[in-house]
Amino acid sequence: MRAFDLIVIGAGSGNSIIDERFAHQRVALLDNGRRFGGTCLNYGCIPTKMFVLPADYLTSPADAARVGVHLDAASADWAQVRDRIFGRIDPISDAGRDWRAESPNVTLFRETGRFIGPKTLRVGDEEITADKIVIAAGSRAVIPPLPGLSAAFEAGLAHTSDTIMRIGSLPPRITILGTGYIGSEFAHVFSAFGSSVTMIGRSARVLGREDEAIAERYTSVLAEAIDLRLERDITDISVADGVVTVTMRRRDGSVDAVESDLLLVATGRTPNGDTLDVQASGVAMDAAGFILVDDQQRTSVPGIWALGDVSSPWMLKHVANHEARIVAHNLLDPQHPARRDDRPVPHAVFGHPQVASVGLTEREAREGGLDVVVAVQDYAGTAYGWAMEDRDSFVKVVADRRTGRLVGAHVIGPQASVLIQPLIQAMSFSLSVSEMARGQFWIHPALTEVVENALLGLGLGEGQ
Ligand SMILES: Cc1cc2nc3c(=O)[nH]c(=O)nc-3n(C[C@H](O)[C@H](O)[C@H](O)COP(=O)(O)OP(=O)(O)OC[C@H]3O[C@@H](n4cnc5c(N)ncnc54)[C@H](O)[C@@H]3O)c2cc1C
Ligand SMILES: NC(=O)c1ccc[n+]([C@@H]2O[C@H](COP(=O)([O-])OP(=O)(O)OC[C@H]3O[C@@H](n4cnc5c(N)ncnc54)[C@H](O)[C@@H]3O)[C@@H](O)[C@H]2O)c1
Repeated sequence: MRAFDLIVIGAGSGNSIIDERFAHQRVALLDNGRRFGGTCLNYGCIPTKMFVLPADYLTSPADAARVGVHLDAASADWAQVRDRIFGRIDPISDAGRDWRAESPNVTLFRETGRFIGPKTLRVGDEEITADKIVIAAGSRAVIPPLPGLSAAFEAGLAHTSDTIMRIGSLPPRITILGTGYIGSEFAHVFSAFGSSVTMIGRSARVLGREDEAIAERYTSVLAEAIDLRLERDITDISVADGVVTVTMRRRDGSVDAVESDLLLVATGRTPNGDTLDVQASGVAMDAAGFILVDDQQRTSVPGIWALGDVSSPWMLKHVANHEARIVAHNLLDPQHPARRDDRPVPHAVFGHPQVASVGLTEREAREGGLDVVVAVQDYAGTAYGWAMEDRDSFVKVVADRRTGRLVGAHVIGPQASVLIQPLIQAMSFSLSVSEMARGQFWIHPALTEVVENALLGLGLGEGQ
């Protein structure tokens, strides 16, 4: 049995904990990922957005045509773009691994750790122990038990987000299962690069957890770009001669099918606590498999903390990073613990168009019993929106009439992930709508005027 001061399981956000403040501690860092550095760097946020940017360029001729500019039909070579992306990311991952392996106080285990007792893990042939343990083991793609899906994986014709970005060539036809974040971002990437994309979903709208107005608009815009098959249950997946056929049933009982060259399974992610035999440590999990933590990121076992996707249903990198900072502080200074606060958690979906959101949807606010006031401002109603000849984009703000403060904000359209930031700031620092709208200059005629006008549209007191 090897003893350490600290064991960190997972080298995604967990890796960032071990900085110079831990130089005097003997640390074991466990990571079983094929590539070092976790999901965001290798399989998630970063490479996906590096594919989204070329996809945005590829769709720009259509935007330019609306304002009378005729760009040549855009094209991109999948293999070249892929190699550039991973030619940049893989060396960062390798350098991070090598640096860790050489850190004098850190022992790096590139293997799976499993609990065999309260503070003891088996890693390969070794048993290791420490008084302090951090579980930062992330999440994995869910593969639903659909008939024929495993055979499609075995034939190399089905992928998850872990492998789809490294495929050898662009599939002429791709079918995406799932209408959430991952499905939406890859629908944009593959259709922009030139694949014929079919997306299959059970519900009536794509991005169904967004505010209804946003999900509805996103669905109608996406339906112009791809073959969207909603309100379908998949009944069978079959493979023959390199072609994968998905058969599905509509709500009225009728059946349809689609053939393609590749399947992308984007049907959600599940936390990895179960694969760690977390039960042997006594750490409690909820019914969905998330490790339960308090606002100091402490699990039910003293001395064991958890952070990121393994314990947070948000499953977002900015949340995991925030939690990692809290855990690092609490490991070093438990007498003065840092706590997670209740700041609103934003997210953005980098599809086409972009979507960004923070706080409550209109429905959630009304169902929560708030006296709600809502404003919707089309980009097309502002000077920059005229310049863009925009048709589809808008900002929707939801405020509590009693407090005069925002409770939610939702944006669909170009730069949504950027435009939302002042609204996140207003909510995080409890700025009132009127202070926010009239307490600062908004640059004219910048696109941010769409945010200003949305706030003014709430009619909660304008000032000068
Ligand atoms: C395709 C995709 C796109 C995404 N895009 C965004 C985005 O744009 N913005 C955003 O905010 N979020 C995005 N996310 C989510 C984001 O990637 C995650 O929220 C974040 O990476 C979680 O970090 P983590 O540290 O909790 O887990 P991870 O980074 O997954 O790290 C966990 C590590 O633990 C290792 N591990 C697991 N079990 C064991 C074990 N038993 N022993 C040893 N090691 C183990 C794993 O191999 C992994 O390396 C995306 C996710 C995906 C899949
Ligand atoms: N831009 C971002 O921040 C970003 C991007 C990608 C991923 N992520 C993170 O990764 C997580 C996972 O993304 P995701 O898109 O896989 O999940 P998701 O939860 O957003 O969407 C899953 C989709 O799969 C469908 N689905 C689930 N089970 C199914 C089944 N058996 N058959 C058919 N459809 C089924 C759901 O109805 C839903 O449409 C996200 O929740 C998010 O936290 C974030």
